[in-house]
Amino acid sequence: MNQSKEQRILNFVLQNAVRGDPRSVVDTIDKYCSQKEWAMNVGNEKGLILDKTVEEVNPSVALELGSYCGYSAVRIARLLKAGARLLTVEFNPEFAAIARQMIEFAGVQDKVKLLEGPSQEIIPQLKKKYEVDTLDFVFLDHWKDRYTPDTILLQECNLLRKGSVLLADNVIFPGAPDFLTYVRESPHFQCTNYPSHLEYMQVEDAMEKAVFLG
Ligand SMILES: Cn1ncc2cc([C@H](O)c3cccc(CNC(=O)c4cc(-c5ccc(F)cc5)cc(O)c4O)c3)ccc21
Ligand SMILES: [Mg+2]
Repeated sequence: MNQSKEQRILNFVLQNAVRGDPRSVVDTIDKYCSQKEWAMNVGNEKGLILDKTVEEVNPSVALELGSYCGYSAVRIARLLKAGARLLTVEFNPEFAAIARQMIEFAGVQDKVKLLEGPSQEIIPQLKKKYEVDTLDFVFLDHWKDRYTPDTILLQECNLLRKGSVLLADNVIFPGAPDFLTYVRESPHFQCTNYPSHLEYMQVEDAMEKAVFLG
C-alpha cells in the first residue's frame, strides 16, 4: 500500500532531523514541503507570526484546532514555559498518528496532549474531562468553515477570559470570510490582521488575531 504524503513527511523528519530538537523538526518539515511536496503546515513565514504571538501571550494553557502533522504543535510547544501545556485537536486518525510521532520525536510530548476527535465534540469536554479552567491562547487551523462556530462554542463553554487570544490561519487563502466578519463586528473582540503569504508559496494570505474582551 503506497505511503501517504504525511507519512513521507514524517519519514523525512525521522531520517533528517535531530531527535529532541523541535527547531530541527520544524526546519526539516519546511525543507521537505518547500522542496519536495507542498503540505498545509503553517510554514515559516506565518510561523514567525505564530511564534511572536505565543511569546507575547506566554500561555499556561493553549489550544490548537487542527494538528495535521504536528508542525505548529511542535512550534508552539517549544516556546511554552515550564508547566505550561498545549492541547491539540485532530479528528483525522491518520493525521493524529503522524502528529503524535512528530511531537514525540521533537521531544515536546510532556507539554502537548493530542485529543483525537472533532473540535465541536472536544471543546465541550475541555473543562470537565481535560481540567481546563480558561484558555490563554487558541490557534485555529482546522476547517475554515468551523472557525466561527467553534469561536462561538468556546464562548458558550466559558473557556475564554478577558485577554484570551485567538490566532487564525488562512483568513485570506483558502479564506475564512465569515470568521473575519464575526470577530471584527463583535464588541467582544479586538482584532489585528497580519498580512503574510500561503505556506511555501507566493500567494497572499494572512493571520487574524482576535483578543477576547470579556
Ligand atoms: C472539526 N475538526 N476538528 C479538528 C479537525 C482537524 C482537521 C484536519 O486537521 C484538517 C484536514 C483538512 C483540512 C484542514 C484545514 N486546513 C486547510 O484546509 C488548509 C488548506 C490550505 C490550502 C491552501 C492552498 C491550497 F491550494 C489548498 C489548501 C492551507 C492551509 O494552511 C490550511 O490550513 C484541517 C479538520 C477538521 C477538524
Ligand atoms: Mg493553515
